[in-house]
Amino acid sequence: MATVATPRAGTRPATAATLAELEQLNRRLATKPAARLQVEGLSIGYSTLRGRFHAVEDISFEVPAGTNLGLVGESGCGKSTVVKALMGLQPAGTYIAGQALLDGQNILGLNDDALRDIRWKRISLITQSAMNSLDPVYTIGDQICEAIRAHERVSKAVAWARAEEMFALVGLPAGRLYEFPHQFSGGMRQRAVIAMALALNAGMLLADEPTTALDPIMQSQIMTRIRGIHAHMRRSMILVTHDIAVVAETCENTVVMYAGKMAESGPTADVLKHPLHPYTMGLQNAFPRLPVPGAPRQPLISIPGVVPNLLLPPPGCRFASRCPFATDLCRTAAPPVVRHGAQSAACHFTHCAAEFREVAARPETWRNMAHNMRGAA
Ligand SMILES: Nc1ncnc2c1ncn2[C@@H]1O[C@H](COP(=O)(O)OP(=O)(O)OP(=O)(O)O)[C@@H](O)[C@H]1O
Repeated sequence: MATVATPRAGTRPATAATLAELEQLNRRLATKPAARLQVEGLSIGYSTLRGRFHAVEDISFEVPAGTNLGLVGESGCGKSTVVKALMGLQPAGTYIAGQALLDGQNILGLNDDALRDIRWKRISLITQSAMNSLDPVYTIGDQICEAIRAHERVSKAVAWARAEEMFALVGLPAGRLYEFPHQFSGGMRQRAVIAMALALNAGMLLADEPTTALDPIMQSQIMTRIRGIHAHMRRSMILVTHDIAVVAETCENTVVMYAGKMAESGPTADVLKHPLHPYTMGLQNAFPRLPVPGAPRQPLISIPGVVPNLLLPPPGCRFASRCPFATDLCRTAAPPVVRHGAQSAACHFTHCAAEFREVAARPETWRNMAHNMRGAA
């Protein structure tokens, strides 16, 4: 780790030599291409005191270079588990199968040296809680410089100047690089982590619920900033969220996860306009949509029930106990993944999706489910 900087309010004046070197660094980083990621048959298992279970099972998707993929689903569906495995941050003893090809190189199961080599430079992460990514005993500026200098042979002055540019990009004053994480508000810390994740212009950005810990106004500001920066830098990104509206505005493609499995995937416009899986239909009702002028505001309806215990997953479709359309087949046989054009869904009844969509759009469909569940309990 770098030496601790002396906290001070202003910024260091950059010399002409530093600025020339910074320009070279910026040019080098700007030519880095966006990355392509192909995840194939990814399964991830945790060992716990109560036994081993699969938090993620047989997930496949692709992030074409320069595009954004939304990974959505309720809490506990396995989204963060996927992201952690891609960064090599899974706890010791985690079982991982399948592959994740970053520009053709499998990045699952890399040793520490190989991971250090790709983190920040080729793949970088914005976590749910900025505090987890920042070291409390070093200034933010030193931490960004350290990340830059681990991969680029530049002086501290040049790295600092690059950090100042990144701070400007996320709307933070350069003088605050001299401060420690605890001196920042939650929103500012999150911006600092975004600055750090962008510092080496990694081809692939993983944003794991980057705004969850923030208040709604700050959430919207940070998302707008991520979108703006991203469009400008043309990187690839996986955006993990449970907010389907954010995905609609940000991502070309979407993967909907439910209880560790892929429920539905495809181009975002198709998945959201014509969902094939009843879980996606239910998720849509649970989030506010952009208001349509003149149209009545749609009530928000949550999906009754909870995600099943993954230590003892149900034998058939994992969504069956919460699905208004479930049959005995759904409760006993795991659904096949069915393709409809560019879209696919793991449901026995994708051929009935148009009919389901109409029924699922009615609030009483889910209210009746909730009522029946209460009656059965
Ligand atoms: N280190 C761990 N050890 C054991 N189980 C874990 C571990 N991390 C996560 N899990 C479990 O794995 C499952 C998936 O969790 P994960 O955090 O990936 O879901 P998520 O969809 O990202 O949820 P959230 O939105 O709340 O972060 C959950 O049942 C969770 O309790």
